[in-house]
Amino acid sequence: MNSDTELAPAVESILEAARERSGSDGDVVDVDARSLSDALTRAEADGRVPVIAEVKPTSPTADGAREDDPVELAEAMVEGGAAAISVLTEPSHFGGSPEALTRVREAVDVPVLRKDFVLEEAQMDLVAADLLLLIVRFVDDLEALVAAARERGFQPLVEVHDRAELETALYAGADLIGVNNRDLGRLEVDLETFESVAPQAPTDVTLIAESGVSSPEDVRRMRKAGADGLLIGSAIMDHGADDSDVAENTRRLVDADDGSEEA
Ligand SMILES: O=P(O)(O)OC[C@@H](O)[C@@H](O)c1c[nH]c2ccccc12
Repeated sequence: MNSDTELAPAVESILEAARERSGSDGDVVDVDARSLSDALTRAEADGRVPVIAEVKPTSPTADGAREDDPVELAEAMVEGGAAAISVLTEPSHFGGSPEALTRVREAVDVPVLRKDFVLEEAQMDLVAADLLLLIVRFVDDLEALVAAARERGFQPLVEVHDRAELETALYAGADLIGVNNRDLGRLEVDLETFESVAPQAPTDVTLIAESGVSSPEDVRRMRKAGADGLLIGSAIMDHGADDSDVAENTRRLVDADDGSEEA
């Protein structure tokens, strides 16, 4: 663990569960990954804000849970213009599963990120995905995990929350970095996090603004601060409203750059 500061109780409990989950006893996965960078470029080329839309049935900070089929959710997100999909595979706090990811990846043709708390190499082999999240704060040997992820064909998305963690990520050779606006100590969101960390990153790094983006205005704010892509879950899932239109929720954020919301 890389930080002495305290974690929110919910996060402690997530980590405890993650430590208990063993890896796969099966084979080492070997992925032929769909390129995120190509997907972001394609989105830009047709005037879509590059959004990684997240299938997140629930979370410790969500207002409720959605029971919808993950495949239907992911298809609606792609229909709404999402450049890529993120699928929570964490079972005990986010309602996710590796099976959901596999089914989503079969159903859509955009890159799919595995969103979980992967702490050790063997846990990577649970399920194939195009991208794999690694959270700087929670892992002991980031460099080894980045290498292990790449050996399997994953594109590692390395998550940071401050400048010191950004340095750690860069030192470990990360070229795809997510800045999480949510503070894992208090679980509060502050979009200034991305604004303060982004300028410290070299220009050849692909930067993703994660968490707390809820309106077209937030999208424009993160883009202005240098986000090459945005990872958005709650605003698209809209947990409080079961019948909320996920394709439409995605589209209003994907279309944010052309000012169409302003009217
Ligand atoms: O629902 P939001 O605020 O749009 O956030 C999405 C994503 O950034 C968030 O789910 C997340 C970011 N890093 C994580 C690590 C684990 C679990 C979840 C996350």
